Amino acid sequence: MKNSRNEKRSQHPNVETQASLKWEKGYKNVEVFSKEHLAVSLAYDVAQLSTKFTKERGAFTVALSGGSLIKYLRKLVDSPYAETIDWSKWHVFWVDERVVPKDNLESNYKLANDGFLSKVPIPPLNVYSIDDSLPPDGAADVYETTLRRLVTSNVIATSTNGLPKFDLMLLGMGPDGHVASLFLGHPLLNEDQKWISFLNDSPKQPPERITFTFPVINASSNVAMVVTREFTTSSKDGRRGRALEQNVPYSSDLLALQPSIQRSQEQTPTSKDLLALQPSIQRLA
Ligand SMILES: O=C1O[C@H](COP(=O)(O)O)[C@@H](O)[C@H](O)[C@H]1O
Repeated sequence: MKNSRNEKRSQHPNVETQASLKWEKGYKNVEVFSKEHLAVSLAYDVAQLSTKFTKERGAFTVALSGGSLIKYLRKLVDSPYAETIDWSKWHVFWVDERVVPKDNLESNYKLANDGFLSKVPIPPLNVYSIDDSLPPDGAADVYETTLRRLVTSNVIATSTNGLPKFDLMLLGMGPDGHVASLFLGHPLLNEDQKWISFLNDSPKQPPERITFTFPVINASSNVAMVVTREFTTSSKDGRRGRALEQNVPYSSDLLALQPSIQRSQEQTPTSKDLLALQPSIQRLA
């Protein structure tokens, strides 16, 4: 699947083969792109998965991050994808959300809505934003209840161990290595019971958030980590600074990590794999 996908990609006029260099060197899960090619390639992969799951399941469940990811979805709202994707089958979730009103500039919903969702015809009922009238613990509980309902009705698939199995998760990575709202050194990294948890002490503002837990992230069919930044040691935040010291910083143009977009069921990554991604970026730099 990996090879045929690359062949198809290389036929795309805008996609260079720069990425395959790293694959040949053995970094199977990491592809490196220029900024333009990242958006092109991401749109291609997402559209492929949308077609596959829509055909197989009659639905395509996508969990979005906030942050810089959203601008790299920009090619999806253009031709040909705007017309060819069956948007009516999309169901959109958030891997993490800041507990702020939906019209607040810090809201991941607002970011995605302004930059992506408002430009494609996804049915509003298929967009599962948090209840922003609730405090973090209540918002997390209600979101988990929603997921359980959608698993029962088979809108979201189920993994063999009963976890929700999203068709695609699009993850970013913050400068301190956090994914979703799972921060290095935070006790939530060990949460293995809840599907959705909350925190009131996010090292990154705003402090109140809800987040998918690692078991749910790791249960998904496909995970694309879209990492587009430099990581630095300069931080006034003690915890973040310590985490960064342990993960020696690197500098790189732009990286797209796709740890499992081509993986098979047998190669399901674990939480450790996800956390191990940051050092693997360093090796590439
Ligand atoms: O706070 C958050 O940050 C991360 C990373 O964002 P980025 O701007 O550094 O790419 C994001 O993935 C997460 O969803 C968001 O809540």
